[in-house]
Amino acid sequence: MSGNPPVYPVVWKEDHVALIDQTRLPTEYALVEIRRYDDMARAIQTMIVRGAPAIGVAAAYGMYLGAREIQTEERGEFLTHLETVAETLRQTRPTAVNLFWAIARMQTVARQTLGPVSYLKKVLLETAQEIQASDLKTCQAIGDYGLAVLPSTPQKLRLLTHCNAGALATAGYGTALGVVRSAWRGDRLERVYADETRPRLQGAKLTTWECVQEGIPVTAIADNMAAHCMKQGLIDAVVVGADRIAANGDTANKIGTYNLAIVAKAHSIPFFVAAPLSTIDFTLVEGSEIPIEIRDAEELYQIGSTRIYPLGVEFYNPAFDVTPAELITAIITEHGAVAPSELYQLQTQQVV
Ligand SMILES: CSC[C@@H](O)[C@@H](O)C(=O)COP(=O)(O)O
Repeated sequence: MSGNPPVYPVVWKEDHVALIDQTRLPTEYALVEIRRYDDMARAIQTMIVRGAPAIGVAAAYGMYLGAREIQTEERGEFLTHLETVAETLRQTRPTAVNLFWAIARMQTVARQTLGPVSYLKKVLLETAQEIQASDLKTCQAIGDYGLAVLPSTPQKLRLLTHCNAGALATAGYGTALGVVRSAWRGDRLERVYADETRPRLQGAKLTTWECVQEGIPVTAIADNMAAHCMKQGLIDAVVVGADRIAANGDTANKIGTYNLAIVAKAHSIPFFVAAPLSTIDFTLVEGSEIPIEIRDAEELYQIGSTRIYPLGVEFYNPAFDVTPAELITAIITEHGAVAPSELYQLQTQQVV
């Protein structure tokens, strides 16, 4: 294992939030200071911070920063202004439900806490910190449950992952990459294969960076190489994260996840989704109800500052797709791994 310190994408620093700028990795490791809620909203929208649980943590701090900016001692007026903050943060990214979950939790705490506005603000900061601390523990539990459910042979596994569901995408440790980490630390990992993940290349830029930080052997492949690698017998299991899971287990995750699930099924390779309960949206019956973010075409036609397409082409850039539950072997949560059809049993465990 390498001696690099753990990666925390969101850090509270006395009076501001420090974010690792994920748009600049791996070429540059830079921190961005966030002091105002509208800057936090921009950081989420522009993907300085990204990944469903990390977005939730960032939004929770965004709510506190917004609360801190409200200049009134009158409780009703404070709550009205806080709703404006919440709405601004809600408008940033539509698919990852952790964003809405964290904002709702902060609003509930604000509404239910008695006392002066100054005290409400203090409790909101503590709640954001609690959401963050609990996500870290959650990811470690997901990693451990994931390790227990991975195929028992071969002893050293080759795991394929998509996008970045690592420490950078959570409070730390990661969900899918948390399972990879636990397998590595438990001596059950030969290597991880990282899909590049077009168009934003989170696999290429972020997953490989995290693996190199920890000394985890990593092989990068372009997205269209997964079926070939499976056919060659190079992959023992697929582990991915999630942005929103419907009650029936249909799972929205980074665009390309659905392709991967289909090719895994075609090769009889187990396909695991690793996610905290905060990523499950029990209000949605099935995946067709999950809103899919459509992002700027520039992400597709430009690499860095270079346009790779001729002028005159039209683009379609959905950021997520939905993998049907029947293609998923198990969903690994902090309360254990369950078949998608058993997901409903975890409903009572969810903190709302
Ligand atoms: C633990 S993160 C799970 C998902 O959020 C992750 O797989 C993913 O799709 C991230 O998408 P992104 O668009 O980079 O925010």
